[in-house]
Amino acid sequence: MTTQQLVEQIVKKKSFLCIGLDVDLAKIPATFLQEEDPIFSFNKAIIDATHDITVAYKPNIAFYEAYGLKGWTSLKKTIDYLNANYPEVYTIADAKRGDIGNTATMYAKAFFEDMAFDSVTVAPYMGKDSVEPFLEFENKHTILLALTSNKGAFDYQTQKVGDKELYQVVLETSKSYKNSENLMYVVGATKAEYFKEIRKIVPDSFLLVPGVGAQGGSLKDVCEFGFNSQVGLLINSSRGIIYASNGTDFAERAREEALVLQKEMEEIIKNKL
Ligand SMILES: O=C(O)c1cc(=O)[nH]c(=O)n1[C@@H]1O[C@H](COP(=O)(O)O)[C@@H](O)[C@H]1O
Repeated sequence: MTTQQLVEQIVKKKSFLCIGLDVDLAKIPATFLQEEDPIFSFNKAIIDATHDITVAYKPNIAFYEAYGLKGWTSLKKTIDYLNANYPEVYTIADAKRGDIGNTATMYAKAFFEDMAFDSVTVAPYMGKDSVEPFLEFENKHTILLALTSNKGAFDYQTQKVGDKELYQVVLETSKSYKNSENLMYVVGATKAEYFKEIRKIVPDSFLLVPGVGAQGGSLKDVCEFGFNSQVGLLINSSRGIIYASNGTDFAERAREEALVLQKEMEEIIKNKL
């Protein structure tokens, strides 16, 4: 999907919500456990209940890898279901990959070709030649970790490198990568006070912003400086939406939680675009 198609979908749905499909068998309604593929059935129900108010879904690969071959099958069925039934929706493989060039190419093929995701999250630690293989794929985005939502972000990402902080170096340096127009960045919603600085370095890039909901980040605070002329934000919530209830009403409750965020986004778009 192109960035322009993503923006068109945001404007049409009045939403820049991304729902995280981080499926934990211990948290989904027990009735699913009788099914042949509980993870896929759960995802399908969540997707069918929310696709018109969200612009993206982000399965975190760990929640699938944890269940071995069965988990990979559930992931493949989920991405195939999305691409077949809701092709307008943007998909993110949250895999946080990063390795030497020839290995990076194989990771890129796994998520862009075999799985046909629109984007994949990548860790910048190994540098330019570990990221550029992902950027070669046309109409696919590489979402580079810049400033993450967790406490450990302060261990390295805000350390000084010369007169800059490391996350600033990551943002600035990555702009010189080949095909850098295919980059987006992860910035945690829990770090709202950094968005002003971040927008000075990457004014036009899309930012994937996890940390709203279960981690306590504020949508309003993120939008104050994170919002740009194309919206430029994908706000992710996983547990806060998909585990709103573990009863028979789980899908309706997930939709209700998603709607609360979407309505807030509609208001922000109306005031800022
Ligand atoms: O790359 C991510 O998506 C990510 C980066 C980050 O800094 N913080 C973060 O929470 N995430 C992911 O975003 C999701 C957040 O989930 P909830 O806290 O349940 O909404 C999880 O899949 C995390 O792995």
